[in-house]
Amino acid sequence: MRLDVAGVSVSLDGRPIVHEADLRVDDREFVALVGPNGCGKSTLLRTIYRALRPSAGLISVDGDDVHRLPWRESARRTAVVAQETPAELDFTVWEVVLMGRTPYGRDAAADEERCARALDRVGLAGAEDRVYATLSGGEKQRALIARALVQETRLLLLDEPTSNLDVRHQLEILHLARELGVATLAVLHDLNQAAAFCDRLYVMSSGRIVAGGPPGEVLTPELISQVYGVRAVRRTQLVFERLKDESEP
Ligand SMILES: Nc1ncnc2c1ncn2[C@@H]1O[C@H](COP(=O)(O)OP(=O)(O)OP(=O)(O)O)[C@@H](O)[C@H]1O
Repeated sequence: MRLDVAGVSVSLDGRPIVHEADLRVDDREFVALVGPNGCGKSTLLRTIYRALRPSAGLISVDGDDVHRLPWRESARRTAVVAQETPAELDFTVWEVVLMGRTPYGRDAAADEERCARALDRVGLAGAEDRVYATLSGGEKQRALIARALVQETRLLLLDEPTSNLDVRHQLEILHLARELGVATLAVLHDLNQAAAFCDRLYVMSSGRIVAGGPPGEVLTPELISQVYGVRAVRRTQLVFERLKDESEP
């Protein structure tokens, strides 16, 4: 699996938002997309998952232009955990997860097993019959990841998967995403977290990708000050690590 974004520009209501973006995600890589509010991260991600069309450039998954693939085929290749959308609100957790099987033919028994396994994996076993709207922010995020899991794609797009989560749930979601072992492109806000979890990251500023590479090379104090307008100082600080569950190996 490989995602290639080449020279992609996007305009919204006639206003250019993303300018000639280039990025790639290789098989099994976890890549972060960071940058200040309003720089165009979500717009670029939405273009990759076909909610928007580029005004120029090409986005390909495994060499095929995603905007030319039949919808069903692109849904078999790419799963998305976007920020919460009202579409899911009236459904139970089970129904939301089952939506992940839409691109495939129905096989009730196998789908049931897949959904149960996915819910178990995200720690939501037993919550099947709950109404999605009544879940906490972290539980909703997990349900959406379970839906992405049953979609069985090799590319996962995450738009601020940790927003609104407390520090423990942030770590759990990021660990979970990493452990899936599928190619992942995640819009993240916390630079320390991005640095800790990703193999590579891209930095966006005013609609352009201004840097890309391993976090240790990219996140220099100079770049952070240029892009975010703050001084970055390396200090010893509290580092949060997930506590292992007794049941985990
Ligand atoms: N429908 C729209 N029409 C015109 N401009 C829009 C539209 N939607 C978003 N924008 C603008 O596009 C720019 C980029 O927005 P986008 O949501 O992609 O940024 P972002 O980097 O994801 O921001 P954040 O970190 O705040 O989520 C912003 O200036 C936003 O106001």
